[in-house]
Amino acid sequence: MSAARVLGLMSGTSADGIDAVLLELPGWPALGSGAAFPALQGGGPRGRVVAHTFTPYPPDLREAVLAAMRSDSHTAALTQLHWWLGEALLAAAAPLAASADLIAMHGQTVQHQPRVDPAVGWGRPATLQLGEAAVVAQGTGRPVVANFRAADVAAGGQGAPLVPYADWALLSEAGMRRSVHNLGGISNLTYLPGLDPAGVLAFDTGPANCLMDEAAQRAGLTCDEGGHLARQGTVHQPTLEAWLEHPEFLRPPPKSTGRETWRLDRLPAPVVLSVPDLAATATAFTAHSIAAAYQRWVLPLGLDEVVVAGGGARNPELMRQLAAALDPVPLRTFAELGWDRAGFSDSTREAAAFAFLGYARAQRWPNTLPHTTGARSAVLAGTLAEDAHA
Ligand SMILES: Nc1ncnc2c1ncn2[C@@H]1O[C@H](COP(=O)(O)OP(=O)(O)OP(=O)(O)O)[C@@H](O)[C@H]1O
Ligand SMILES: CC(=O)N[C@H]1[C@@H]2OC[C@@H](O2)[C@@H](O)[C@@H]1O[C@H](C)C(=O)O
Repeated sequence: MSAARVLGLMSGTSADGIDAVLLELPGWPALGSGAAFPALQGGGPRGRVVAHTFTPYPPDLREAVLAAMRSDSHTAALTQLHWWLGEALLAAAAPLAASADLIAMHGQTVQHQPRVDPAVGWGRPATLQLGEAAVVAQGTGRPVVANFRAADVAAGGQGAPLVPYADWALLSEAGMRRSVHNLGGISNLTYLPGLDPAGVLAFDTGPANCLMDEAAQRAGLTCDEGGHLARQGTVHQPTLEAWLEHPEFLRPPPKSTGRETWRLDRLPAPVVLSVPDLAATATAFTAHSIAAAYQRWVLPLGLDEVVVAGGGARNPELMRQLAAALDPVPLRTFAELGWDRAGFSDSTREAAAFAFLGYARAQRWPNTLPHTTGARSAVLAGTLAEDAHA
């Protein structure tokens, strides 16, 4: 029996487009075999990314997603967006779907409201990922797993982060205390203290690129490419200190957060800053808040290294500040660990993780770590959409 091949589709909070990866799982039980989750041994990656594409959202689709994130959409527009994203996901999946046994799609998060907060109108924990799975199932003829976060929220969890289950299954290593850190729109980490899933700690630390992106947008740019804007500016210390007082940082894990929380208009603004100074302050804030999360929650457990993924790993200024703030714990890239030889890179890791979550769901293995999401128990995350012939 050849190894399972799963197509993972990920569109993150930066809302820039869709990563599609084909994950091959040699050594894992065949799909539908009814086998139990096998005992893990050695180190990862326990899978191979054999193809990767990135399909940017066209500008009008991206603007519609950002409007939904800002709560600027009415229901007619949201309905259109749900099906429009389904078509975009199908277009991203189509070239690789014929080689896949199964498709796993995250969809596009437009709102993430992980806890009760009457001040912002959150009466209950809730989260919403858009993109109609039936469009992808009908268009490709492949079974599709989607809507991954709902079962965990219904079980009392935050529905996030979910990638840590896949990080543990694919990347954990016996005898190595490692953190896999994602710098996307939001910053999140998975602490893997060896092979024991009970020891995994995972949470969102706060903003990664989202505030830097907002600063860059004020200069007409999509992001602070290479950290150039931040290097031209000066950190405004009173603003930095005010931002670091945010109550979110003191909340203990399990915790998740979203772009709704990390917006410049929701942070104190003691003075009006120039764009370069704003970029410099946002970059320093990101690095300091991440380092503080490590100091509070991770370093006491013992940490050998941090491996960085996500678009922020391509911002040398952020990486320089982060390395300095985490010193003496070394900051490494996927390439430095040789993980790129299995196709794991900062741009494939999350789509590969959702491919594995979909594979585990299809195997009917509970595929969440409830101590990382706050749920009462592990759940079967993801619902299955199939076409009549699948
Ligand atoms: N060369 C670069 N220089 C600076 N920043 C970059 C560069 N390349 C990417 N980025 C940043 O990375 C962001 C995209 O990162 P990524 O694709 O990992 O986010 P995401 O997956 O959408 O978010 P999340 O993981 O929070 O869901 C961009 O918005 C940009 O800010
Ligand atoms: C609700 C949602 O989409 N959350 C994302 C987001 O992006 C990073 C962080 O916030 C994390 O909680 C999560 O993503 C990853 C993929 C996760 O669930 O593990």
